[in-house]
Amino acid sequence: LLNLTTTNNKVSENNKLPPGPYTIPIIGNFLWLRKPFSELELIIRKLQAKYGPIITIYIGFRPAIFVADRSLAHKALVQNGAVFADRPTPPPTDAVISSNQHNISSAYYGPTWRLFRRNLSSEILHPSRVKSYSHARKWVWISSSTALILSLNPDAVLRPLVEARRKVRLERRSKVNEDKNNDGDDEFAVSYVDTLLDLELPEEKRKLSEKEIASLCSSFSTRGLRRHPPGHFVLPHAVTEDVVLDGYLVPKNATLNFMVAEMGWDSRVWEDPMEFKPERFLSGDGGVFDITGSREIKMMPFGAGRRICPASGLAILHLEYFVANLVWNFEWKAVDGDEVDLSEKLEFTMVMKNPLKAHLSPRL
Ligand code: HEM
Repeated sequence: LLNLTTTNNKVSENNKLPPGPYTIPIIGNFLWLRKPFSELELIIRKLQAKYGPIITIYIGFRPAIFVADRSLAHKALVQNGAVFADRPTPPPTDAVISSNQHNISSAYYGPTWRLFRRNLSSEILHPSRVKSYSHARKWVWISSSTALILSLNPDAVLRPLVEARRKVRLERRSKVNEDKNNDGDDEFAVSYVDTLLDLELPEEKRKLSEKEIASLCSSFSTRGLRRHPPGHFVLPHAVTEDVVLDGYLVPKNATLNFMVAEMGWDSRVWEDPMEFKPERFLSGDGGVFDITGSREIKMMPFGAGRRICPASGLAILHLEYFVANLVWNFEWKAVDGDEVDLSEKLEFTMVMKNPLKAHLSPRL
């Protein structure tokens, strides 16, 4: 056994699983399996208030250990990364979803995982590749902003654009001496989406360059990921061998998870952790906040250590790109008497429980 918390490498027989409610595993199974995941999080929080930042409950037939403490997470995932980088064997019913553990996210920590990971990081998510997807980002932005405009006031906003488009097409037609009798009525059938996509607007009016957004919006998206991480847990981890963490036994057959949201809401790190203060992410030396937690975990929306999300760079770029474009292209005004409610609910990821209502007007 490895002892990760004391200088003594020998683990005594006294090392027990982290504390938790007394459960007979079989009964425990039935109770937990009936809980939705969001409810499970509340229960774990209550248990951690009672037992401390590392607890055990039984989900299925295995002990499930949950860690809410940032330094324990750093000790495990970063300082002892190789031991804590394994994944548990999924239940047989999940074999299809996990491709029998032949995919990057569920593969055991070993050569197969390493191959997948190297391939994804160097071939698909390499910064040079990410740059080359710029046309796709542009396309998605234009289509989604069009959808937004359509949901606003299609006639007032788009009728003039349709007219303008019609004029352009008619001019082109007359230039190439096409059928002069066609007065262009069919042009009104052109969809609004086509119209906006086709309009030859000056580039700078449509979007910000990728370079500009980096300096403009990074603090907004980092703040969002800290206060509202899309996932409140990482994917389940396992250890490659029995180890001791914080004096407690973490056995090889346990699943281990980390309370992502809790880590980012720690008032010992963040003053007024639930407040909106984007300036706190602009680090003193003018650099960017280290979201990977390699030196110290202050938040971990992408996890930390060897299994950290390999797409964190791409994800942040996209977040910043869309936030910046939304602000650049639309004027946002609060709806009178409607408070913005930041409560969350769990769908595939965390989403707003009560969707944002705002008055938008295109800046075009
Ligand atoms: C804001 C967006 C995203 C967030 C917050 C996020 C977060 C996470 C988290 C928390 C993990 C689990 C880390 C762990 O188990 O310790 C993870 C793993 C992973 N993510 Fe993401 N992710 C995002 C976007 C993406 C995207 C866009 C991709 C694909 C292009 C991606 C691919 C993966 C993969 C393949 C893994 C498994 C890595 C492994 O097991 O080695 N993620 N992500």
